[in-house]
Amino acid sequence: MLAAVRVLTVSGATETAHGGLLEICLTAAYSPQTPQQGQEEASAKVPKLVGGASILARLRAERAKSAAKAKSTASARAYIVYASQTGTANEIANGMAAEAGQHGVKAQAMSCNELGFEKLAKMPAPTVVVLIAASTGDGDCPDNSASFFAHMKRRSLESNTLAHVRFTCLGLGDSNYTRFMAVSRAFRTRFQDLGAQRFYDFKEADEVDGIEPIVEAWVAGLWAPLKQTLQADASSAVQSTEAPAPAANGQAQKDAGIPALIPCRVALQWLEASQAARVLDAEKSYRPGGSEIAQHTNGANFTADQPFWASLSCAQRLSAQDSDRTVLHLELDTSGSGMSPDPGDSLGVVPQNDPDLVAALLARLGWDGRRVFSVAPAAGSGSEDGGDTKLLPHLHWPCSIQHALTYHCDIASPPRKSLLRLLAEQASMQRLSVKENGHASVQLPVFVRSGGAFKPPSTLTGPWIMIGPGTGVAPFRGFLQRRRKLLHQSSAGHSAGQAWLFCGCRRRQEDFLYGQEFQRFVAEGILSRLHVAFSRAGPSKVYVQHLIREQAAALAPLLTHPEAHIFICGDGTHMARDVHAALLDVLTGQAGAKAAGDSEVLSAAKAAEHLSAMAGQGRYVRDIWS
Ligand SMILES: Cc1cc2nc3c(=O)[nH]c(=O)nc-3n(C[C@H](O)[C@H](O)[C@H](O)COP(=O)(O)O)c2cc1C
Repeated sequence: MLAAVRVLTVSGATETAHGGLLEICLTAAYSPQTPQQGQEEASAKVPKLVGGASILARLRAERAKSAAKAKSTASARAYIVYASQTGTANEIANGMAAEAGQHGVKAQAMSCNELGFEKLAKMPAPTVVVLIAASTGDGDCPDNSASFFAHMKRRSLESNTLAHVRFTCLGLGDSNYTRFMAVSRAFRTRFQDLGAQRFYDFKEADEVDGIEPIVEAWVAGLWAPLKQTLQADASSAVQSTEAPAPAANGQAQKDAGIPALIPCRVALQWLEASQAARVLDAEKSYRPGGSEIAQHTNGANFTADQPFWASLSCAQRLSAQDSDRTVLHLELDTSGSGMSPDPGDSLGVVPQNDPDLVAALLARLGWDGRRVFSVAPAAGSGSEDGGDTKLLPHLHWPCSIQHALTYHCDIASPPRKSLLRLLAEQASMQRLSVKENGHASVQLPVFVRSGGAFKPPSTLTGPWIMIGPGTGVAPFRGFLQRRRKLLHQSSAGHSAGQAWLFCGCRRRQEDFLYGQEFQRFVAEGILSRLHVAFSRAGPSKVYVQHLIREQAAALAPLLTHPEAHIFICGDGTHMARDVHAALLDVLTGQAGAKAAGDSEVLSAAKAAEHLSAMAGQGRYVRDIWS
């Protein structure tokens, strides 16, 4: 199964002052990749099974054996349910579902939306759920679980709605984000509030520490309590007389490192000609024309599933022609959409795959892209009683293969382990050939994502400290446009707090994004200070955190101002952490010259407390990505 197409978000929506034109700054973040040549599979005629092929054959035989055995044993199953935006939680869940059989457990992986909250609420006791939940945006729930999440949070639910549920939860997150683990924690709390009981320890895996060892240890410890919990349902228990799990025998040890195969849970059903023709017809109008767009008058209606098709009215390269970096400034015409994003909101762009890439994939697989399919539970998958579960909802089936591959599948990312495993199983005689290409479109399907607390303060009294190296600077154009407006409206410019911008690029001539515009803000008095770290202009690297430390004396009193706001936008892998450390150094007097005058120097503990209190009050906000 191919994953859902990733949704890109780009920062930098401006005040949209100019009649439905939305400006965004876009880095070349979505570039289909060509697999390493060595990854392409060798072709036909394999006379004797050797190496990997023999291992696969053995695994297949074992799978057939355990499938036969499973028929005669238990039927209770665990739901391994994921909330995943970029595929990590999904991949972990798939891997677990694939491995479950080896531990004598029947399990099915699906997204929260596929499971459905209402369906879960009606399941018999005990229903066993293993939840793997990532956070996205600013502590937001991933798209594939948003409707489940919204249902779960309804206040009208009785406190015993999930009393029949036994569950555990693995949270995925990144402690660089202000709302660390917001989604998994919300799931945990709400499940328990609704009566669900924990059967195994909760765990949180932080990207900053590296999630793999934590996830692996948690999964390894899960099987015994999971099996025990499933057995608690005497009527459909897994037999305790079952043979030892293959994982425990010598053969399995030899195969260690080969991921288990994800059980097939869906079957495609081909539509007959007249029904297929209707679907193909409908797909022609997938991009709505003017009349359909006019029906939407409220920008909030547009989502990743139903985006607004905005036309591109301007595309301009911001980085120098000879730079190996491509940074584009795009302006989109959103007239008629009713969208009115605020500075700090981001724009979701639903990418579509390059038609040539889709055609190449279809040709390689020998598929007719015009064949139309719907999706049903696979026989023996245990989902036949799926009820109102909508399998693979991201495909919007019934649809043609061509449509699914163009709009709803990610066919350009490097394949994940589970997909390679599936390909090894199913397509060992096929050669996948893809070609590297950027995709070009006239129109872009877009929708607005709220920036949450990442938005300009509504007042001017406190200082605004904005830190945005690289393309992280983009939203601060919007912030400063808003500030200009506030200053004009308030006519109290003289009492406004200061506004500082720290940004960074390689060299002035190469990638000083919106440099002239920011200098104009300074000239107009809208921006009090502009500090630019040119990382490659001198003999040693200079980054924003260095400039923050350099400016410690003047910055410290601003940071401790009771109405100060600090905004950070950009790289979450290193920058956000390094900037945080620099801010602590400023507050503790460890950086640069001692703070002037009456500015208080804080102890390390007080400085950390100060920043965390600011974060809690929405005055230290980060919009970062890794
Ligand atoms: C755009 C973006 C926003 C994120 N927001 C948060 C967040 O608010 N809180 C958090 O703890 N982690 C956040 N993360 C980290 C992810 O939860 C983490 O990388 C997780 O492993 C992703 O899992 P997934 O691939 O299943 O979506 C964010 C990651 C990205 C890329």
